[in-house]
Amino acid sequence: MTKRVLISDPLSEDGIFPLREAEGIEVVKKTDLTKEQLIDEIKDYEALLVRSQTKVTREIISAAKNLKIIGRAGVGVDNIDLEAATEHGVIVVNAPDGNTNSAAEHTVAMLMSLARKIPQAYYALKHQKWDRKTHVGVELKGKTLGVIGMGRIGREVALRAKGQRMKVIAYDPFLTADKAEQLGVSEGTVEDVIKAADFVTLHTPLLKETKHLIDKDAIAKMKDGVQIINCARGGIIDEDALYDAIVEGKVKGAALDVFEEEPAVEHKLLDLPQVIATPHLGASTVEAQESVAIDVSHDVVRLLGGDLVKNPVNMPSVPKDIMKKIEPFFYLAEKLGAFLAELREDTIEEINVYYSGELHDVEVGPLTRNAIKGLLKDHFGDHINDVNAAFLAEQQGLVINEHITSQTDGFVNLIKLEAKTTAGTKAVSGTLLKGLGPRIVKVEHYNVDLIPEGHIVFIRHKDQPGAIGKVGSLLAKNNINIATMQVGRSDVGGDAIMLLTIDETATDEDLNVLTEADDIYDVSAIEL
Ligand SMILES: NC(=O)c1ccc[n+]([C@@H]2O[C@H](COP(=O)([O-])OP(=O)(O)OC[C@H]3O[C@@H](n4cnc5c(N)ncnc54)[C@H](O)[C@@H]3O)[C@@H](O)[C@H]2O)c1
Ligand SMILES: O=C(O)CC[C@@H](O)C(=O)O
Repeated sequence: MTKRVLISDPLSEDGIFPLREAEGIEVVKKTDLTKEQLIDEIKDYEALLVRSQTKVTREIISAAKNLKIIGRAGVGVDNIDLEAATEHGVIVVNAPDGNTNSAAEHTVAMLMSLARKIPQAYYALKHQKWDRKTHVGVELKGKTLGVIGMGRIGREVALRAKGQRMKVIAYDPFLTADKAEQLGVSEGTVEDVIKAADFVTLHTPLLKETKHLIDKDAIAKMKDGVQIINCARGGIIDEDALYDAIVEGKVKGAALDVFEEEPAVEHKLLDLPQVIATPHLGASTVEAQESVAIDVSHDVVRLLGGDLVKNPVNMPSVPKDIMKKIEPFFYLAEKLGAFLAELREDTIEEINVYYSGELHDVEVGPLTRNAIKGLLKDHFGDHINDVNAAFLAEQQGLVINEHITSQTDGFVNLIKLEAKTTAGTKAVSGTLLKGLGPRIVKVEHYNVDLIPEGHIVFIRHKDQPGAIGKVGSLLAKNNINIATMQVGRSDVGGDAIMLLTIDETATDEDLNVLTEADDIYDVSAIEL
């Protein structure tokens, strides 16, 4: 069936060729939809591609019944409600590298324009004013640039500033002294940076911690005559505080590419001659737009084709080599979850997942998510997927613990899934046999060897002669054919289990016939 992709912001046509070329994908571009129109439109699409204009709100995500993926052609995902996307099982991907160079070059262009007042001089001259006095600038050489946020763009800006023979001091929670030395910059706290800088440039995401990072107090600590550049996100600077500081003369100038509210056409900061500005153009180059559109398009094609995405934002990404190692276990983990869901007798409070053997040194998060998906599938149906499994489990109050153990029970790899309920603990273990596929090898304390698929009947009974024959003949009464049978017991003559696979789904009525026998305690049907 054709899958539909809606592009709701202007994206490079050259960059979306992976979508245009993909089989079974239809691309629709509608870049002037109102919020209400988008809410109405989105229900027919599997994918939505945006830049920064479209605000992908909870309301839009809730209306998007078929949506699987939101692609952000750029870095910042602050225009997408990530929590709502995760809850609805919609994966969000971005294009983290494609516009780094353009954004860094734009920042440097802003820095140089600010230092030499080029936009103001240009504006005056365009208005027939040959004014050489007002537009005297300062050199960058020998000045200190303070960089807050030394990620992809911050680092590129720092390197370029060194090319202008500036000194660079930077802060980033992940910037170590060694790394700073390698990059040829000094490092310090936010306070050290803003106190030392002649120019401060911001390159963090907009987060709770960075909202109004540059406020009245921070500005008060800066040098008199400091100049500030923001090509990251509007909310990082408290715009009222910046306005006051410029009017008071504390801040000599500011270069802004981004604003708290965009579009920002009637903004008081734009009335100040000390402020130069661009309308969020950091990533607006032919190269960057093509590159980010290619990156997100590839991820959309991957996801809609059932493959793993490269740049997920709302779930951890796993390196390719590790993914190759763990992917074959996804099916087993999900089936163990589904089996355990049938085994439990009460509400699950805690899940413990034990990994051992070959799985002792890999990233097991994706396996746990698959196990939870299987476990909660009955409850949530198709709504549960890899993206929202952990979230939905948490919402149900489930505590999930992962353990890496050395207990392999003699298998090369082993996953044991254990559910703690008020009625006790139940567990099921499985392995992946080379060349043979997945097997359930233990149910509670009984050793078994079961291919985890198809229609299964789980029977608890007393171990005694004739039990197997009795089950066979009772089921035959309802025309139920047994394909395979597994038995397990604790002691001779004690409690035992039977795991039958049958050719077709059996109803409760069909199986009730088994409970006629005194020595059969419990029967349940498990669909895997
Ligand atoms: N103007 C534009 O058109 C444009 C274009 C691209 C990116 N951006 C924006 O630029 C910013 C940086 O993008 P990037 O690609 O370099 O992202 P990045 O993730 O590579 O780097 C962000 C850095 O900020 C650091 N950081 C997080 N919290 C911090 C804090 N409290 N203090 C200091 N540092 C902190 C992180 O550790 C990280 O190193 C983002 O806000 C992005 O949305 C804007
Ligand atoms: O889409 C754009 O042009 C802006 C992109 C930029 O803000 C980003 O965060 O990548």
